[in-house]
Amino acid sequence: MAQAWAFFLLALFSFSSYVSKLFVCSRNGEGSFLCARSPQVPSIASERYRTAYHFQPPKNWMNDPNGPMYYNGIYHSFYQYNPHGALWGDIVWGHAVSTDLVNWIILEPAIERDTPGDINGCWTGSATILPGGQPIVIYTGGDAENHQVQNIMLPKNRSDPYLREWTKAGNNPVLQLVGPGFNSSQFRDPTTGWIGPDGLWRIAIGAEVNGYGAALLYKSEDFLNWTRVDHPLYSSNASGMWECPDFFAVLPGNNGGLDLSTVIPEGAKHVLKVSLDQCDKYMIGVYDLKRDAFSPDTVLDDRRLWLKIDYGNYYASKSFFDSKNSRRIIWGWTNESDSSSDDVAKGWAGIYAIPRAIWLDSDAKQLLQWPVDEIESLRGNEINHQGLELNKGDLFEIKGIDTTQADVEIDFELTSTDDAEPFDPSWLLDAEKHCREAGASVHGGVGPFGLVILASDDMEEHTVLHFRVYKSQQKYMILMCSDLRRSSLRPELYTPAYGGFFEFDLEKERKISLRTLIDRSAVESFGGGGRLCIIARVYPVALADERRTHMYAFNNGSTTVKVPQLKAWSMMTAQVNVKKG
Ligand SMILES: OC[C@H]1O[C@@](CO)(OC[C@@]2(OC[C@@]3(O[C@H]4O[C@H](CO)[C@@H](O)[C@H](O)[C@H]4O)O[C@H](CO)[C@@H](O)[C@@H]3O)O[C@H](CO)[C@@H](O)[C@@H]2O)[C@@H](O)[C@@H]1O
Repeated sequence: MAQAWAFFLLALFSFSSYVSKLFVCSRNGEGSFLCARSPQVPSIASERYRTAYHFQPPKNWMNDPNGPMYYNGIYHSFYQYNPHGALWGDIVWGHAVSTDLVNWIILEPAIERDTPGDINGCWTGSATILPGGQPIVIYTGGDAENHQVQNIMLPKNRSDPYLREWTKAGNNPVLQLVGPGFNSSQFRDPTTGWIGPDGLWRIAIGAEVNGYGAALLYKSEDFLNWTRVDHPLYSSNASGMWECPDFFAVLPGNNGGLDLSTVIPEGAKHVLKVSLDQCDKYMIGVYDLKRDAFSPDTVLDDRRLWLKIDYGNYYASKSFFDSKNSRRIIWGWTNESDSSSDDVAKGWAGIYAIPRAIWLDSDAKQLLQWPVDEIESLRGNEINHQGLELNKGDLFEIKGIDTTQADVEIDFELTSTDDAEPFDPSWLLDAEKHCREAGASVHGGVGPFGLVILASDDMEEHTVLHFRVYKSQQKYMILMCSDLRRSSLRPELYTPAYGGFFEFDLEKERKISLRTLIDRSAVESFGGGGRLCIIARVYPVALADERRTHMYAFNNGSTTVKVPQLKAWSMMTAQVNVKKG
């Protein structure tokens, strides 16, 4: 049963972030801190930080996912890749293929920087499958004058199952940006194409127009010759440059995906996702076919209120329609949270989040996401607990699995919401601040409760995923945090307390679920059945030292929380990250 280790835990939790990570601290009997300089930490260049089932190339730098597609029985993942080192630069399109989205074969890069239109870099782009099954890719090139232009590439041999070789179109670059108000160094990342009722192809391209973010709209008959439409698909004066736009259709409450180029059913909504402010934000709205423009259902002038695909370290995501399983899958990039010199020492940087199925909730208010089912093929020795009860201050150790490579699913059931504190809408402007102020050591009415992971024997290092429940007029608002502030004793890491809020109908569903995929230096969590996702990077010294790490379920709120079901699995290593050369 749950053990009341609360005093021990809380003394460690209550270290505030001002205490340098170079110091190890403990509390004496009177409650004062005693700190001493921490012992030397081992080099970050440890194989133990390489992920076991989150995709990463064998070595070097990787950023945005590019042109994901399912073609002739094979999933293709292209990625922004530096073949020469672990920092951004010399970007080409890395290429990997898979039949299950879990195990990957790394191929030679699909495109290299060898034409005037991409000599400075083969940057982000998207794949479209034309009628008749012709795959075609449009991507941004950095040209010799440092303008951003758009280029086309096609597979050399469609009967090669892996589409290993690609050829560039003779009329590249197919698009350049000139004109008043435009900035040719802020014009990139074309979307997948879609056909309108007039039979013409459309794409959107990220841009900054007169200093504001825009998704410019282009039309073409043949996907090779493009004309700019005189208005953007959408633009907003709430932000600057939009990178990596993604545009797709979704049906409320239906987790089957839609192909944007087929007839979109009545009642469908459209989603415009853009990358800015180090995160991926989206709007749900309507794509008006007559005006050929997107209108968000709600226009929010303050971009801090825009919904995020993920509230952690996640950027440049791109989705595609998976015709094999009729679902939409989204891929996103997760950067390292260490320093550039750490990346050089490691010889690698960048991973992808687990590909996620993505769909719209039934009231069309927000997207839901869930790791693709295929990832469950890596689950090994299952442990299962039922009927746990966590009172205030309780910690329950989850044993019997590999705590550094695991998949954990917990349902938290509230025994009462009487003590839920009132919600203040201004918190929505900065949920991370709220996570810092209302950390796991701060008692609440309902919560914090959640999971402590990657905890060293003495708790000097630990990462906390937790919820808090607030009452807001007719509904409840749940705060979900992924608090990395004590995740490592290593210096010079970025260790924020990530967080976000989501609405929850606690009268209908009394359980709040938490699923967490732990993969050495990656921690990817899904709260409330995929309403809120947070991926983060952590580098505990204990992991590099090959010491044991612990995992606990806990509650630090006055309301007792039941855990009707807790399941966890060790995760096997996918065939993806074999280091070569
Ligand atoms: O790879 C190009 C594609 O990547 C995107 C979005 O990720 O644009 C990135 C961009 O800048 C690259 C650059 O710095 C910044 O981006 C890095 C990766 O996204 C971050 O890790 C870094 O912190 C940012 O500063 O990387 C260099 C070193 O950090 C720096 O010189 C670059 O500015 O690439 C574009 C070309 O340089 C630039 O306009 C973007 O900001 C996507 O939009 C591109 O297609």
